[in-house]
Amino acid sequence: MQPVSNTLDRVLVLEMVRVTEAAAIAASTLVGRGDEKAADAAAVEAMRAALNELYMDGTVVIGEGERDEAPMLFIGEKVGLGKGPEIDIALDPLEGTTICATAGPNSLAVLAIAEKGGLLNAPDVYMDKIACGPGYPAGIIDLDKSPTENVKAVAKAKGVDPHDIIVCVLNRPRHEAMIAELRAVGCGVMLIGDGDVAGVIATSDPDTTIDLYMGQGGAPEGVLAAAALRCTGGQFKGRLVFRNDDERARAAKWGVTDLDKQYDLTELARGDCIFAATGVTDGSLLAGVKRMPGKMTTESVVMRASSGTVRWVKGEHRL
Ligand SMILES: O=P(O)(O)OC[C@H]1O[C@](O)(COP(=O)(O)O)[C@@H](O)[C@@H]1O
Ligand SMILES: [Mn+2]
Repeated sequence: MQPVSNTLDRVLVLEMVRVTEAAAIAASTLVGRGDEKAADAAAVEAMRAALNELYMDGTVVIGEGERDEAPMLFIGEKVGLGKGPEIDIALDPLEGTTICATAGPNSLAVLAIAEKGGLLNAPDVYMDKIACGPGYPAGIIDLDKSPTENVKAVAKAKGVDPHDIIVCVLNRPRHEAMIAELRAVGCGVMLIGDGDVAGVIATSDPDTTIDLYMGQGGAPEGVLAAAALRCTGGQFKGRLVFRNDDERARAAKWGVTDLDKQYDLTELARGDCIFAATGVTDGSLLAGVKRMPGKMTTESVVMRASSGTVRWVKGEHRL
């Protein structure tokens, strides 16, 4: 176990849940309304207001975009009361905007915090990701190995046939070849429309039956999911994917110099970190916000890397 950090101690773990709850509740009024932008804006505004009540000197390192393209929670924005511990924050107030707009599964309000410098300042590009849950030998998954090799390694360690392995993949044309290869190995491919933070975390939850997550998704979501897997004991590897010179230039701006690097969990989220999420819509990880006469209910999870504690928090909020 790693040493427990005093810095994060001073930012109450459960305060993080209030922040994700506030964002999820705000977005929930717009579930199924077909308006991604409005739902995202509501979540952003509520998350920012909740963060600004906390005793900390916080900096958004992964947020809604660069200062000139995002009015709130942009990268570099200072949040909190400006006093107290220096904290870096990665956030996605509404992870799965399309899911929320179409009332699909697994949209979340998410954040991760670490001591200053603890989170990779990932530019908003794609990331190649592979993840598995806890209990496997270190280094069992590797982006330099083929999907077939990774499935076979995990199947062997689990003591099952590759046919018994289930891999979660974002349903995108860019994954066609990988999906075909996985099906040729014989494993089950669970295709999701959006929401790879939940997809990656699902590997840590035996109830989902998902053994592996593979494929390209957002790099910011990769850092958030890595922070969660640091807490659950799962494994994750990520490599940034640059499609053009503009994206490569953006990487340099955030201090990323080795463009081909395969990042391990601890290079994406270093030291002690806390991950929190609240469900906006129902999903494998969390139930969504439910509105009923006189009250609302929320379901959240908050985890901490240094202790490996995972807390499930059910909230009842009177209207
Ligand atoms: O839709 P793309 O471009 O394939 O990007 C994949 C990314 O989009 C998501 O599905 C949803 O992202 P948003 O939160 O921006 O709506 C992520 O979970 C995933 O990492
Ligand atoms: Mn997102």
